[in-house]
Amino acid sequence: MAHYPGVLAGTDEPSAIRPHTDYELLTILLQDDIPSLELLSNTGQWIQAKPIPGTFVVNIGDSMSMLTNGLFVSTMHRVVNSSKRNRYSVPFFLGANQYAELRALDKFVTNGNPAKFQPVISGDYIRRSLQAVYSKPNVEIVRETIEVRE
Ligand SMILES: O=C(O)CCC(=O)C(=O)O
Ligand SMILES: [Fe+2]
Repeated sequence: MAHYPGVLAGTDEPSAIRPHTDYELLTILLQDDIPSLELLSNTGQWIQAKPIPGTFVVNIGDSMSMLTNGLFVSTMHRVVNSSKRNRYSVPFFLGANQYAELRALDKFVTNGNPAKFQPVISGDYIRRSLQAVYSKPNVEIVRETIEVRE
């Protein structure tokens, strides 16, 4: 479960997660009633994923893009909780077996659409991506949130 405080401790800034795509195959996300999650459309607009009671948000992740050779595009998204209330969400990240190789399935690779991604071992991809996020210089992990801020 992720907690987005109404304001960050010691500031009056909203809690947030900067724009990113998820690394796994699919994310199934339960939101509470506070609108905060935004998705980037293919025309470059941020669109709010309005909480709808009794529903989940399903995001396509990078691993799914790799398997489908880019036919399914992983969703760029961000979170900004400007409500001043505590927000909670429950993301479930469905990933491939960590030892599985992620490579485009044959049916998605054609002469007109050659392979777009280098095959990679799923666990290596996830670990490398997480390391890239957490090891950047000048990155501060803000306490009480899951936001990583420059
Ligand atoms: O809390 C949310 O609405 C999204 C969380 C998210 O993007 C993530 O944990 O990767
Ligand atoms: Fe995410």
